Amino acid sequence: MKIETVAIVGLGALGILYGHHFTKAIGKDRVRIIVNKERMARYHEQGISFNGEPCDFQYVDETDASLAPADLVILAVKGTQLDEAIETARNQVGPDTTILSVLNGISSEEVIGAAFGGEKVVHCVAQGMDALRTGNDVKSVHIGELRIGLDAPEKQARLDAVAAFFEETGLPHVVEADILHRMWAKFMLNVGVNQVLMVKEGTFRDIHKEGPARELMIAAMREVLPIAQKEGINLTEADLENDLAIIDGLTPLGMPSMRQDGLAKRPSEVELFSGTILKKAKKYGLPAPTNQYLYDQVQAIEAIY
Ligand SMILES: NC(=O)C1=CN([C@@H]2O[C@H](COP(=O)(O)OP(=O)(O)OC[C@H]3O[C@@H](n4cnc5c(N)ncnc54)[C@H](OP(=O)(O)O)[C@@H]3O)[C@@H](O)[C@H]2O)C=CC1
Ligand SMILES: CC(C)(CO)C(=O)C(=O)O
Repeated sequence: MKIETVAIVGLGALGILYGHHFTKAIGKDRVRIIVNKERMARYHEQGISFNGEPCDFQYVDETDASLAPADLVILAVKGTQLDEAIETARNQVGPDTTILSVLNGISSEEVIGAAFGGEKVVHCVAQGMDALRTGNDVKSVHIGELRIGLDAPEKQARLDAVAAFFEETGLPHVVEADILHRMWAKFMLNVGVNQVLMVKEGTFRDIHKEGPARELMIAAMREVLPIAQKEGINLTEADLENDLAIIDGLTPLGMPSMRQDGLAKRPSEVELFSGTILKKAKKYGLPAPTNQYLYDQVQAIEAIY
């Protein structure tokens, strides 16, 4: 199950970061960027760069069925683009292909599993990076790390193969003993940071200092805890404190992906965050007024794009 070829769908902040990293590590023949014809033409014409360095990518047309499936597919699109990205990936996925999703939130693995088979999906969380995308250039000082792990023991060989590929390519990663707990902890962080900074139109500095924005963020995060417990995930105040320590380490003038969407007037991932919280809160009869407020605020912002 050795991973020789990787295919990436989604050439944004994270896709460029990983595509560039892998291409430099193992050469472009083993790294495919899967695109439609319009994107291929646009990327060739405009060029893509990482920290100002031009990227030399191998683009593969999504309709090209002549290549053998990739050993590893990485989905790196926004939540709003996942259904389309699954179709883009289709020719790259065979029975032995392993799939990773670097999407935020707790739902993309299930959606991908429904499309391709849950046995192919190794759970993954992207964290610690400070990728800032402006057009086709991504600036990043910290590459962060991919946290990977198993939701079912029978996928061990796939997990081992992904970890070995990351070793080969020098990509920082951690194999988690409890990946679902890790995903919920990151989800809680995004529910607070991403939504509040989109609504408050700020940078990480604005949630570092004590005040209404930080309080709003913590209130939104705290609403995740009882929902996680209902879902069988033992997320506690200690996890919230741990998230706050991570948040306090984020580069003050950086901003989350959702705020970058707001600035670029792109549809945000609000459904992955408060959208998910509100559905689950309703299911369990739990209150979530702060997430309702943030959801409404984001809807109002997006209504006037
Ligand atoms: N940015 C960050 O620092 C972090 C982001 N994340 C999460 O990672 C995920 C990706 O985020 P990010 O990289 O910021 O997203 P971006 O919006 O920067 O990039 C998404 C890219 O996917 C491309 N795309 C969309 N649909 C397709 C398709 N069908 N085929 C090929 N390409 C496609 C888009 O292309 P085009 O522009 O041409 O439409 C766009 O360039 C999100 O869920 C985000 O929350 C997680 C941790 C950190
Ligand atoms: C952790 C954080 C807030 C920054 O990397 C993120 O996940 C995002 O921007 O979506």
